[in-house]
Amino acid sequence: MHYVSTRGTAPHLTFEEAMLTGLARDGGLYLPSEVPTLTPATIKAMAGKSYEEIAYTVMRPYIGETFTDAQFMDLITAAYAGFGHDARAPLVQMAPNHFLLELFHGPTLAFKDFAMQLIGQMFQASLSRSGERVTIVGATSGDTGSAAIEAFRGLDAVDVFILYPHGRVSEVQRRQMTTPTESNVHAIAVDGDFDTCQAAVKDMFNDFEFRDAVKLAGVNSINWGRVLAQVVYYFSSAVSLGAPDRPVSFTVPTGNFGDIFAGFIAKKMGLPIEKLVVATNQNDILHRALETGGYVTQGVQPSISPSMDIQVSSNFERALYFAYDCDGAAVAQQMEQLKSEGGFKISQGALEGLRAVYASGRVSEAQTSAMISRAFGEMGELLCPHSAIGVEVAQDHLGTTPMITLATAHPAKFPDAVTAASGEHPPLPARMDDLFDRDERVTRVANDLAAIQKIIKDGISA
Ligand SMILES: Cc1ncc(COP(=O)(O)O)c(C=O)c1O
Ligand SMILES: N[C@@H](CCOP(=O)(O)O)C(=O)O
Repeated sequence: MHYVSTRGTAPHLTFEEAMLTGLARDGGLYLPSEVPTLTPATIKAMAGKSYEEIAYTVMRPYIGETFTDAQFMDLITAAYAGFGHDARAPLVQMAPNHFLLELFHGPTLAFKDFAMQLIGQMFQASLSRSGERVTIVGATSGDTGSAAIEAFRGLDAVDVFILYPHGRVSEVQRRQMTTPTESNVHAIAVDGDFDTCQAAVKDMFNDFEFRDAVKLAGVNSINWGRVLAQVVYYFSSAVSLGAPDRPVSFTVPTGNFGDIFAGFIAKKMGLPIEKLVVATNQNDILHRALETGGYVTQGVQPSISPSMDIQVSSNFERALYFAYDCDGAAVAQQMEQLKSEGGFKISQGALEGLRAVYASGRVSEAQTSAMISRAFGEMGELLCPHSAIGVEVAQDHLGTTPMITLATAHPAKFPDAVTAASGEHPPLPARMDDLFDRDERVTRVANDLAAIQKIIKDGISA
């Protein structure tokens, strides 16, 4: 297996190269040249296995020669050892046919830990073998940044710079990024929104002189390794509800489309998924695109679910690649139009392909708060605002097929919104008790690419 760009013209890479590369040199995102399938018997045999064993079965076909079987299993074991729940991703029943997949038991309390902890292990193993150093630059609306800083802090071969929108992440998220003391991790507050930060990261990848000079790597979901690790919990949860004999559906709070795209890969691998439901907040470009066929940016509106305050949704490009039958030129043309005109029209054929897989819904701020309140009042389940959006949208798609809604973050990451809606203050785990007492270290910068690049060049360890 090799890895190809969604825009069709970048060099083909191995898994290790794709993992360390981030964005393809033609501006596209890497994908495996083919998606391996697992037989129903292999999927059935996952029942009763540990999360780590399922992770190995799901991901091994993608890794190639990068790690031996034993090395890869060791990396997986180390990645999930620090999770606060034996099941790693436990399922909680909310209603007869509706389940919540709790993805917030990792070290930074969001689903990002599932991939980032493993990527941290894989980067470390790969770089210590080659003796190389890389500079990771990431954009975050709050959770990717804290997960990346946690996974890479203190590692010798990596410097990490995380761009976040100043004033637009929760205080817990900000402190998770600004309080680690290790000198190889750096939080940068940019005057702008998440799209501004993500565009700056992509511009840095497309500036080949800078990219090669700093040995740029990415750990946003542009990195295939991120998506791959997220495929695992679709399998673990579906199997625990009877897959492959019983199909399931998923509702996924969505922003950059990485998490739900991992569900699409699980489906392509043979997991019987009936529907993948995209749940958005008021930044609803994905819902509008699926409803109308027009993918049109409108500017980011701040919300009480700040991690999903995204308009230019990176991984939608990967979904389009499959919807256009792996035609990189067609994807490149649409992405060019997005850049020059702020939007594009999805062809009728591609739109029908997307609608066969994905449904969608949008949730207002008032509905989000009401769902937090209702879930707490009726079920005793304290939801973060992102998870509440998932649960709200899922209500419109419940039927005879079991629905699994992804709970993507712990409510304690968003205490203001959760307390205002439910009257209940969600406490942080004891290990984070002193988060609000620690000193913060952050560099504030204008939305100016050259200024950001200078901060990065000056901050790289000697
Ligand atoms: C808590 C939370 N929920 C949902 C999302 C959306 O996930 P994705 O960007 O993979 O669509 C994010 C950020 O990405 C998040 O941090
Ligand atoms: N919501 C994310 C945004 C970045 O998404 P990614 O999955 O591409 O890293 C965040 O919390 O940072």
